[in-house]
Amino acid sequence: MNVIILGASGQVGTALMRKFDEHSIFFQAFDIKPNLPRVHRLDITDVFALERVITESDALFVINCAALNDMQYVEEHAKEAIEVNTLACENIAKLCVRTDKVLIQLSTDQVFDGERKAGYTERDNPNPINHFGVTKHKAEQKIMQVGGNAIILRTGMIFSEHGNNLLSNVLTLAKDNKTLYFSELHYFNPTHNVDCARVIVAMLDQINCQADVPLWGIYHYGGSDQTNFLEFSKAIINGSKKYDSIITEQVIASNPTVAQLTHIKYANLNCTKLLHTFGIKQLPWRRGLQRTLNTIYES
Ligand SMILES: NC(=O)C1=CN([C@@H]2O[C@H](COP(=O)(O)OP(=O)(O)OC[C@H]3O[C@@H](n4cnc5c(N)ncnc54)[C@H](OP(=O)(O)O)[C@@H]3O)[C@@H](O)[C@H]2O)C=CC1
Ligand SMILES: Cc1cn([C@H]2C[C@H](O)[C@@H](COP(=O)(O)OP(=O)(O)O[C@H]3O[C@@H](C)C(=O)[C@@H](O)[C@H]3O)O2)c(=O)[nH]c1=O
Repeated sequence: MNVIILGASGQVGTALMRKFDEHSIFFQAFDIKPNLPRVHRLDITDVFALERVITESDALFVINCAALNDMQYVEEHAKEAIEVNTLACENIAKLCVRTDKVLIQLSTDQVFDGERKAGYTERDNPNPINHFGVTKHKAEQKIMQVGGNAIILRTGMIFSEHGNNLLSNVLTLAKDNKTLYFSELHYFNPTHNVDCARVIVAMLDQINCQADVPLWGIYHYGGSDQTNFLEFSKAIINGSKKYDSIITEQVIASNPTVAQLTHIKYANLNCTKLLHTFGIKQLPWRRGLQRTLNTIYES
C-alpha cells in the first residue's frame, strides 16, 4: 500500500505517519510547514504543486488532513478559509478521480447546528452555524459532486500531545494556576489523534481488500463516550495532578450562550455506520487522554 498524507505535520497527520511506520505502509507526507522529518512542503491551495504531487505519485490513497482549524481565525479570515478548507479539497477530489486514487477527507461535527441531543448520524442534514462548519460542509458537498472513490470521515475535538488543542489550552491555563471556566452545556466526543489514525488505517486496510464493495460516502467517528467541556477539562486536570502539584483545582462551570462560543451545543456523533460497515468500534477517550498526559509529562 502507498499513501499520500496532506497536512502531515498536524495532529492526525503525525499519528498517521507513526501508524504507517508500525504497519510498514509506505507514505509520502506533505504540509505547508514541513517541520518534521520526511514531511515535504506543499500548500494545498497551490494548484500546480498539488497537481504535480498527486499526478506524479503512484499512491492508491490520498488522506487530506490539511485544514485551517482555528475556529476564531476562520471566522475572521473567511476567504482564506474557503480556499484551504473548501476549494483545495475540491481540487484534491478532482485530481484523485483523474488519477484513480481513493480520497479520505477529514471533516467535522461542526457541519451540524448542534440542536440534536441524541447524536448526529450520517443521514442527518448538516446546517452549520459557524464559518468553520460552513467551509467544511461546502468541501463535503464539492467532493460528493465530483464523485469518485471518496470517504468523508467526520470527527470531533481531536486532542494530542502537540499542537494547539483544547487539552494544551487547558494545561497552559491550569499551570498558571488560573481559574478555568468551562461550559457544562456543550457536548462532544473527544477524539485522541492516535485513535483517529487507528480508524483511518483500519478503513484503508479494508478498502484495499474489498475493492468491489461500495464503501464510499460519509462516516462518523469520535471517542466514546460523549462529554461536555467542564467534564473534559476536569479529567485533564485530574489526570495531571500526579505529575504537577501546582496545577489549579479551580474548574468552574460557566454556561455561556451558544453565541458566546464558536462551538455548537450538541456535537455528539453517532458512529454506528462505521461499526456496521467496517466493524470499527469506538474506543474510550479517557484512555487516550491519560496516555497523552503521560507522554507530555514524561518526555
Ligand atoms: N482538531 C480538531 O479538533 C478537529 C479536526 N478535524 C479535521 O481533521 C483534520 C485534521 O485535523 P488536525 O490534525 O487536528 O489539524 P491540525 O491543525 O493539527 O493539522 C492541519 C495541518 O494542515 C496544515 N495546513 C494548513 N493550511 C495548509 C495548506 N494550505 N496546505 C497544506 N497544509 C496546510 C496546518 O498547518 P498550520 O498549523 O500552519 O495551519 C497543519 O499542520 C482536519 O481536516 C480538521 O478539519 C475534525 C474535527 C475536529
Ligand atoms: C480555553 C477555554 C475554552 N473554552 C471553550 C471555547 C471553545 O469554544 C471551546 C473549545 O476550545 P478550543 O478552541 O480549544 O476548541 P475548538 O476550536 O472549539 O475545537 C473545535 O475544533 C474544530 C477544528 C473542530 O472540528 C471541532 O470539532 C472542535 O474540536 O472551549 C472555554 O469555555 N473556556 C476556556 O477556558
